[in-house]
Amino acid sequence: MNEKRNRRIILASTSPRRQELIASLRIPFEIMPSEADEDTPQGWSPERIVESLALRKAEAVLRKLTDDPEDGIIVGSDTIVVVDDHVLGKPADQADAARMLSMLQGRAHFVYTGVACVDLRSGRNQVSHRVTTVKMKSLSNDAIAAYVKSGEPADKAGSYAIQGLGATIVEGIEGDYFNVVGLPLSLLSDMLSDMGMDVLTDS
Ligand SMILES: Cc1cn([C@H]2C[C@H](O)[C@@H](COP(=O)(O)OP(=O)(O)OP(=O)(O)O)O2)c(=O)[nH]c1=O
Repeated sequence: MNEKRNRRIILASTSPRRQELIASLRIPFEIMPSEADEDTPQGWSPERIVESLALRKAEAVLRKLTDDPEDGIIVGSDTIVVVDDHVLGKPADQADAARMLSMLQGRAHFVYTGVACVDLRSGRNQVSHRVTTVKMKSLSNDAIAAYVKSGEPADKAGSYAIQGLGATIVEGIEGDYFNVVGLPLSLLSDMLSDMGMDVLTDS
């Protein structure tokens, strides 16, 4: 029997979106929150931020699993929104969400998601990222206030969810949709394949 078939994915994430997305790969997976600190120094580039945080999340889980006898690949991920030189994470509160949406409305911005895969046995890792351009519609202050009131912006980078009501305020995207939702499945499947787990043939 092919040894690869016994490997599992351990998703280092509390994000329900990432959990749903990884389920579509039809490979056995477990969830293990990383509780990694998400602070980064001022001046880091967007790609450095998302790749470092993705790896930090995966390695935090690796440290918890040092005695786990099973094989597997730990997947960590991090998403930020970038407009001009501003890096937008998750909003602190509703006023912060409204502030972010005012910056994003009527123009294009970039969504960066970093992905890290760490082999549970060897600790070998791979880190990469994708960028998707999102054009948001022009929004009145009333529309922004109504969207914030829906509650959806909380816990979303940039204060919107393209997979939800936020779909109505997005004009279009260029690049991978799943990258915006928080896990670029096309990139992830290539990275898993490089680490010896082929999504199509091993599922
Ligand atoms: C832009 C955008 C972001 N998001 C979400 C994806 C991520 O969950 C979140 C960005 O926050 P992250 O800090 O990347 O992730 P998280 O704290 O939610 O989860 P964890 O670190 O445990 O993996 O924003 C959407 O769901 N839809 C969108 O359209």
